[in-house]
This record gives sequence, structure tokens and C-alpha cells, in this order.
Amino acid sequence: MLRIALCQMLVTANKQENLDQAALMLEKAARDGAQLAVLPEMFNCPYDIHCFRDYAETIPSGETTVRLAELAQAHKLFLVGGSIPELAGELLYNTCVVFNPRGEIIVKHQKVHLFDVCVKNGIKFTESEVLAPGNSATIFETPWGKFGVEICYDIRFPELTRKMAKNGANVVFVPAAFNMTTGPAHWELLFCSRALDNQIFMLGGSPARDSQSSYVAYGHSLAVDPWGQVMAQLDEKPGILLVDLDLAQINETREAIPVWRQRREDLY
Ligand SMILES: O=C(O)CCC(=O)C(=O)O
Repeated sequence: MLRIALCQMLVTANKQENLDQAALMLEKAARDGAQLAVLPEMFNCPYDIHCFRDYAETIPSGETTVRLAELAQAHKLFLVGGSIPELAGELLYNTCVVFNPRGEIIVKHQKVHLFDVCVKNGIKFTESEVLAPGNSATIFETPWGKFGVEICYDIRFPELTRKMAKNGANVVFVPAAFNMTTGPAHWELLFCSRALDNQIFMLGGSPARDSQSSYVAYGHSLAVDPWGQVMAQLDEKPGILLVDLDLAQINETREAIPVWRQRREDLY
């Protein structure tokens, strides 16, 4: 059993306030027995392409990364640190840093697929105007086995999660911030699809909804099991979703419905 906390915080325009709120949630998560905690996409910054350069920090020396390292260590948590705008030379990335309970960085994921969409009467967003894409499928080792991490729009590309699952990831964490157009339509469906396809756990952490902000997040942080079923899900308000994962369910599901070993990679 592994207890996970998905911290659905309200992200504001004030970076210090965001860091303090993350700190409070991580403290509560640890008190409630979480061994691993997840923060949302762009948790220190409004999700707005015009803000990313102003809020960007270098990794590992920037203040957000330093603070998260201290929090992971103080609370003895594995920490999937949401994402922040990362400044690397002249380029900006949407980057998730993962820490172990000693506060050491174990991996970082730079969002591979940039969110460039234009939905009529819905949402228009062009991350590629300001961000550069990452170039790796990201997995990391834990005492419970291998886990994967991808960021938000990355979940729409089934090959990325499949690659992580083939490399041994049995849980994939997705710091994310869907919106009021694609959230109701696709959020749950995408998490259930990736979980069912790969017979793994899929966990999504969103910011809470702020209807006054320029980008209104859907919320609904959730956990889906290898059977493709939603284990638990928040609504749109701030809160912490605690879930206990029984990792034995992965092999049980793969034995019961053996699609994982019946794949015909000679054909496709
Ligand atoms: O795929 C979607 O609908 C939302 C993606 C998104 O908001 C993001 O990548 O940040």
C-alpha cells in the first residue's frame, strides 16, 4: 500500500502565497500519512503564457526548487513538484521536478507536448509562443517500483504513457490544469483511457478553480486504478485527495485480462 496526496491548491498571482499554500498542504498531507505528494501544473504562477518569463526560475537553484527540496525533506515525502516555468539559458520550459524524502532531486520532466489549441467558442492557448518542448519520457525509481511523470497535454498522446508503462512504470503522475472546455469533456476520459490501456494507476493533480482568473482550471484531481475505474475525485474547490494504492492490482488486472502480454508488437 502506498498513500498518495494530490494537493489541489488555489494558484494566485502572488508567488510567495503560492509557495506558502503548497507548504501548508504538504504539511497536512504528511500529517495524514501520505508517503508521496503531488502539486499541480504551474503551481507558482498564473497559467498564462504572458506570465511565464516573469515567474521563471532556474533549476535547481531557483527559490521554488529550493523550497520544495526543504519541504520534501522536512516532511519525509516523495514529492512530484507540480510544474513551474523553468529558465534554461534563453529558453523556457514547463518543468516538473521530483524529489525524494531526503530533499534530493531524482528526476525532472520538461513537458514534451505543448498545449496549442483553438477550440471554437471554447479555449485558445498557444504555449509554443513562449515555451520550448522537452525531449524525454520520464520515469523514476522508488521503493514501490518505477513511476512515471508527464504534464497535462502530454496525456493526450497515448504513446508517451505506453512507453513509460513498457519501461516499467506502474503509476503515472500528471500535474495538470485542464479548463472549462476540455475538462468536462475529456479529463476523466483521458485518465481512464491511459489507465485501462496500460493496466496501471493514473493520477492527476489540478489547481482549484478560480473563476476570476484568465485561465479557469477545471479542478477534479483524481486517481484511476488499473481496471480503468475512478477511485476518488475532488470537485473544483481547494482540497487534498488522499488515496491508497494497492500496487498488487496491476498484476491481478494483467492476469485477469491478459492484454498486456497478448500485445502483437510484430504487427503494430
Ligand atoms: O489537453 C487539454 O485539454 C488541456 C491541456 C492543458 O491545459 C495543458 O497542457 O496545460
